[in-house]
Amino acid sequence: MATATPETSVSSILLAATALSSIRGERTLFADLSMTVRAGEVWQIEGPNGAGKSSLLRILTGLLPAQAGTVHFQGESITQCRDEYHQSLLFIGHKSGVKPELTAIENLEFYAAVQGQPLVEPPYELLANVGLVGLEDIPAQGLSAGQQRRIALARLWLTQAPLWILDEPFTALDVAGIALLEARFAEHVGQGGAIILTSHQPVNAEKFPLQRIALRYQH
Ligand SMILES: Nc1ncnc2c1ncn2[C@@H]1O[C@H](COP(=O)(O)OP(=O)(O)OP(=O)(O)O)[C@@H](O)[C@H]1O
Repeated sequence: MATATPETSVSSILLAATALSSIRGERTLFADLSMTVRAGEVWQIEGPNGAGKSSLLRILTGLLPAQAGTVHFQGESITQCRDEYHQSLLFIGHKSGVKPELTAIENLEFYAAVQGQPLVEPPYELLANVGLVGLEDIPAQGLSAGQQRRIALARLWLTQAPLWILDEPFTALDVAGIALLEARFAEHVGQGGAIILTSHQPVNAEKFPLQRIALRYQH
């Protein structure tokens, strides 16, 4: 139903989804959906509430099976290279994944431990990247929704993964937070990474190439 492939890019293909279909309950969310994501690109999945954006992201991560179609990472089926794929992927879902009882610093240490990588940058500097100076040692449950989102997004400064899949990363962020994130996106794709995201807000495409796929709500 939605197919979009850039015609002229010669960059390497990171992710290729082919003829994906998803049915949840009685409803077909999408059918015959294909997309080819190359290094240096940002893809925005658009559509109204319930159209299937999060479902599509979860299929692309391998967390949700599709009814039909395939997803390949660097030429290999993600079902065949699951571990390698997940090491090359940063997925931040709709819920921020922030542990409420841990401080911002402890949350970062937790992320680093889960990724199996020590914190290379001092955690206070990482949190300064996301504007959390002075809030580093407060349990996350004492912070605002936007501040908690910033803790989750600090992972974008921690990770070495080339492919980022981000569900509504701009949610709860203020204008400065959005600008910060867009600058980080530009840096990542400028270094050969790629990003697939959902957003109900328009994404500022001045700093990076932006591809769009629109899902329609199907009854
Ligand atoms: N865990 C689930 N089990 C069964 N059906 C689900 C589940 N999650 C979502 N769905 C169904 O899939 C549809 C699409 O949900 P999805 O979260 O992918 O939409 P979305 O486009 O991301 O919506 P939003 O903009 O509100 O985040 C929903 O309307 C719902 O019917």
